[in-house]
Amino acid sequence: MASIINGKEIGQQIRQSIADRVVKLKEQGVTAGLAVILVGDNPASQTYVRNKQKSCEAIGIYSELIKLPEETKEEELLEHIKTLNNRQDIHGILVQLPLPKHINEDNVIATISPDKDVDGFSPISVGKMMLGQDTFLPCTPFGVMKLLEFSGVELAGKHAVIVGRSHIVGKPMGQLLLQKDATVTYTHSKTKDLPSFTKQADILIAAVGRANFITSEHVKPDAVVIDVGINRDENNKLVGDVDFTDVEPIASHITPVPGGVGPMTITMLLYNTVQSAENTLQQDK
Ligand SMILES: Nc1nc(=O)c2c([nH]1)NC[C@@H]1CN(c3ccc(C(=O)N[C@@H](CCC(=O)O)C(=O)O)cc3)C=[N+]21
Repeated sequence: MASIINGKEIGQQIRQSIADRVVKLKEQGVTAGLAVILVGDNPASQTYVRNKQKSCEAIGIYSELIKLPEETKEEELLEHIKTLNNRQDIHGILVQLPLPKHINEDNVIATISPDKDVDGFSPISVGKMMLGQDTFLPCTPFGVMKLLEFSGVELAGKHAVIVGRSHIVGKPMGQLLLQKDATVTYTHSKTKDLPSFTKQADILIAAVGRANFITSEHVKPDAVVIDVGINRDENNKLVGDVDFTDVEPIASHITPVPGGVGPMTITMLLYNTVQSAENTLQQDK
């Protein structure tokens, strides 16, 4: 029987301390502000964006939604970002991904000022993260690190195996674990005999994007299993990359979906936004 890592509860605790920082900022005349740009009307994106706005409101962060039509030209999107880069009342800028196919995501992300890149996706942010410098960390891997910390999971000398190598989850996840002295193995869709690797994991990070892909056959007894997946099953139910019912009995710790990593992603977005607002006060000194 695994201990269930409750991301909703841990996220709530962290949000409480973020809310305290929002109050302190207000006392100094600063209202932390986040701008979210949504291009097109992908229903999943609309749900995420609504959740982000509600979460901002709940802790006193100003949030502004910029909704642009699907056919928006890349240049026009870049102009919106440049305007936001220059606005004093906006401390964080998030461009909801994925973008329509005619827009180059790399150009868009590179246009966001690194000072406001609360997603931690820009080349500057990624480079600083790789070098262990102070920067905004990408919200999902950052949230996973907080879950591990709050759950008392030790990382030094442990073998962390990551399944998936996306720019926004897998790759940075490995870096952050490495910085905490874990031994890190990356696996991906071209990996041969995946279970031979995942079976060695003390900490297994599933970020593949395939429903119930990781089963007990992939998992060493007493491993810590972190499920970053968000998929819909055949009944349109939200499920992770891990077959929870199968894996839970043999794991030492496991995150559920929903209620695991997802709420932490939004929590760390709020965290980064407040950090960005605090940074502006430092610069004024
Ligand atoms: N620029 C950008 N930054 C992102 O951070 C970003 C993005 N684009 N595009 C889409 C993905 C997805 N994402 C999620 C955040 C929270 C939940 C979340 O809170 N999930 C809840 C369940 C929500 C539900 O029930 O639908 C949970 O797991 O408990 C899920 C998914 C952020 N993303």
